[in-house]
Amino acid sequence: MDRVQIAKRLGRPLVLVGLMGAGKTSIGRRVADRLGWRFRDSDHEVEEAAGRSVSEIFADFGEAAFRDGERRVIARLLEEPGHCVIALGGGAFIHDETRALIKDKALSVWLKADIDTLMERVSRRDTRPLLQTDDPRAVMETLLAERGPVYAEADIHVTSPDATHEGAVLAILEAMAERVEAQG
Ligand SMILES: Nc1ncnc2c1ncn2[C@@H]1O[C@H](COP(=O)(O)OP(=O)(O)OP(=O)(O)O)[C@@H](O)[C@H]1O
Ligand SMILES: O=C(O)C1=C[C@@H](O)[C@@H](O)[C@H](O)C1
Ligand SMILES: [Mg+2]
Repeated sequence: MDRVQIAKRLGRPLVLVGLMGAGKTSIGRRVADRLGWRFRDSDHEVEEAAGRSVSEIFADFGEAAFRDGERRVIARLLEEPGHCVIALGGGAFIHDETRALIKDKALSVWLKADIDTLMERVSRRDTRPLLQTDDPRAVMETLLAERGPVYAEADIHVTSPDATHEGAVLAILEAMAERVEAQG
């Protein structure tokens, strides 16, 4: 049986965590395609529920309101029946309740990349309200220092290389297959 067929027997949702630009959305979608699983993105689901973009939610209601919506949306996504890959917003795994829920119900993957790579990726779009400052790099460095130890609680750590999404996709599928084999 090939590695994808084995990975599909995981029996839990796969949840991607990590900083802005790590590739949670783009790699998560590709992993879901490969598995034939549903893909959900928590930022997108919060936007759908609010009828506003993430930037508008931050501007109109503040970050705390966004975090509250994010927590509720992720709890709902984890309850959806059927196989699923869920890409989280960059801050979602930092919430204690959300992280506890993910540890209980899902397999979590920390997508890692170095700061230069992240900055190059996030500079392509201005849709991330936390980075609308004079020094977005300093913000990212602070977030990495603060959040790194928490992201490290994820079950699997995968480096998301600069050149291609494919390396990260294959690394995730392989780690899933190894989990299934370890479960016996
Ligand atoms: N491994 C990779 N190789 C090349 N490009 C990548 C890789 N990972 C992500 N990218 C690109 O970087 C940009 C940001 O990626 P993406 O939106 O998936 O990140 P994210 O982790 O979902 O960020 P956010 O937390 O802000 O939602 C996209 O243009 C994506 O195509
Ligand atoms: O890292 C963060 O805190 C964020 C990341 C994005 O995915 C969005 O969820 C929002 O811009 C906040
Ligand atoms: Mg995303």
